[in-house]
Amino acid sequence: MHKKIARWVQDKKSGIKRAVVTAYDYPLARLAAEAGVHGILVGDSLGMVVGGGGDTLGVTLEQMAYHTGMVVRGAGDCLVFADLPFGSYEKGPEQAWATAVTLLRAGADVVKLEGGAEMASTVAFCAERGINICAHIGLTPQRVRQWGSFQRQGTDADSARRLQADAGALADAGARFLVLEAVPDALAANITRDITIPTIGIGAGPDTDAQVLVIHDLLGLGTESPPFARRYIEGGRIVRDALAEYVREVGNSQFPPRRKR
Ligand SMILES: Nc1nc(=O)c2c([nH]1)NC[C@@H]1CN(c3ccc(C(=O)N[C@@H](CCC(=O)O)C(=O)O)cc3)CN21
Ligand SMILES: CC(C)C(=O)C(=O)O
Ligand SMILES: [Mg+2]
Repeated sequence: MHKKIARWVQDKKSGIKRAVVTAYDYPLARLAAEAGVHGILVGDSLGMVVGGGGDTLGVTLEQMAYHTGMVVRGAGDCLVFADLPFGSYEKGPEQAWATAVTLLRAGADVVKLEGGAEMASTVAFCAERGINICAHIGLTPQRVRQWGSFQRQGTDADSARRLQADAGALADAGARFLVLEAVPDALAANITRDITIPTIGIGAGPDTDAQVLVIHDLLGLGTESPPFARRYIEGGRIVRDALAEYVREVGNSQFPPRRKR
């Protein structure tokens, strides 16, 4: 096993929490690595927080590969996860494998795909052929057209049981990690206890092995953030104030300074 992944498993056993952020380019990946973040996810949330789209469905494999390359160059010792985008893997194991290869060639350590037990054969196919897979269940944004909006999952007993079974099937198939998105805290805690692979939660409470946040939410750069996100700085205000000051200084000739020669 990859030394970095073995460390994640060891930390799960010891109860040491790990922090993941999304990033989509070199400068923010570098800052995350310098700050001691453990993992960076090149998420298909790219299409929303960078691209301004209303969902993630428009993101292409070429875009994911391009941004994965940028992130990898800044990621230092972070484990780099990259999302398989909508439409690039769902047909079956061979399509998923070819897509995963593209992102591994771009430098990703792990590729992430959305879906439950129905993806287990795809996970097994890729895992048996040398690809580290992170599965992703709960609120899987690539299925938003079936739901009509981003809705929490696993909130009734039936769907909670289904998610618990999905988690087991994906772990048994050889997934190395499991993202749990927007599910009840208790469900995420139960799944985290039941499986040996590290869980990475977002909107899933404090009891997953790791947390992931979209970096634009964390930095206060997002326009719309989910209810569970925490803004650690008001980045939008800081950036807007700086830009407004620049406009002012150009307007009154304070910038640039006059040079002698
Ligand atoms: N900026 C950003 N941050 C994210 O974390 C993120 C995205 N974008 N885009 C893709 C998905 C969508 N995400 C979401 C969005 C909303 C909820 C949510 O909990 N919504 C409310 C209202 C939705 C409803 O009507 O059910 C909820 O209480 O369920 C959860 C995750 C997480 N992801
Ligand atoms: C929110 C995380 C889990 C994600 O899939 C993304 O950023 O695309
Ligand atoms: Mg995603």
